[in-house]
Amino acid sequence: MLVTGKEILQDAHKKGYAVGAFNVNNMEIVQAIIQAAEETNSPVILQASQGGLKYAGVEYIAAMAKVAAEKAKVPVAIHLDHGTDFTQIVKCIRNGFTSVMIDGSKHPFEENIAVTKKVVEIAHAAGVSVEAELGKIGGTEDDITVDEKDATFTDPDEAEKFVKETGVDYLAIAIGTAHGPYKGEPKLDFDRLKTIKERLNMPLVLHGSSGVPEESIKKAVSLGINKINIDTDIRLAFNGAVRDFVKNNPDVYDPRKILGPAREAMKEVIKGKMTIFGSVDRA
Ligand SMILES: O=C(COP(=O)(O)O)N(O)CCCCO
Ligand code: NA
Ligand SMILES: [Zn+2]
Repeated sequence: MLVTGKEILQDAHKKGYAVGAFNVNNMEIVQAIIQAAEETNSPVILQASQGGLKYAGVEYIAAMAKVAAEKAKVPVAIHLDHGTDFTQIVKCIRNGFTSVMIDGSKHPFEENIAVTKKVVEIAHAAGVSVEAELGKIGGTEDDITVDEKDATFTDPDEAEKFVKETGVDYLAIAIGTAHGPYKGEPKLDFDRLKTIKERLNMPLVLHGSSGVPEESIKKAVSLGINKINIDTDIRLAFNGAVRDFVKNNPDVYDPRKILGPAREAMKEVIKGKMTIFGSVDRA
């Protein structure tokens, strides 16, 4: 059933588990996520980045996600990932998204507060939950790039002020993850996470979670991460399955035969994530 992000993440925060937020760009990815959620009885967040909305069209993404959520036997929220453009955010709200991220992390602190407050006002008036970001998550993915040297960890004092002044429902924090694949092994600042959780006592979001070792993810969940963003690992599963199929079946040209195995492969990866996050049987 279609719910707000807050309904899903408040439960996760209270009970100490995390829910996967998986990026969608086409029908097969939406179906893989919902099948994984239903087979493991997990709540789940379908999310689209501005790049994904540009590729498919917000109406298509919203239509697929809404029908998926309404039919699903588990709670599903529909979330705009890394919203930076106010018009885009309002368009998603009008199209039935139940959660939006305003990513003001590239602005100075006070400006991030101002833009975030504006989105919270509009979204909450429409019954939509809001995620914001404080600190800069590194890495490159689609139109989001933050150089290593510019990546800044979230400051707990600033986080406390930010949340009090903006009223956001959940906060994306930077503690050492990065978008896209990692070159080495990411070292997460768990002490910082622990402090922020104690100070804020609200749902927290981890971006750039593909490629983070399982033990680190589990530790981050135990310390208070409740929404975990995954995109690259889904892309890798899709990519591997399609290339395998095409290589082994050079004469097959039916898109259903080429994309079907990719849907299956993505579903299995997503089920594995849900087990690590602790969202299994939480629906
Ligand atoms: O935090 C993430 C996912 O990071 P990762 O791909 O490392 O799992 N995202 O927000 C997805 C970014 C999509 C770019 O438009
Ligand atoms: Na990553
Ligand atoms: Zn992200």
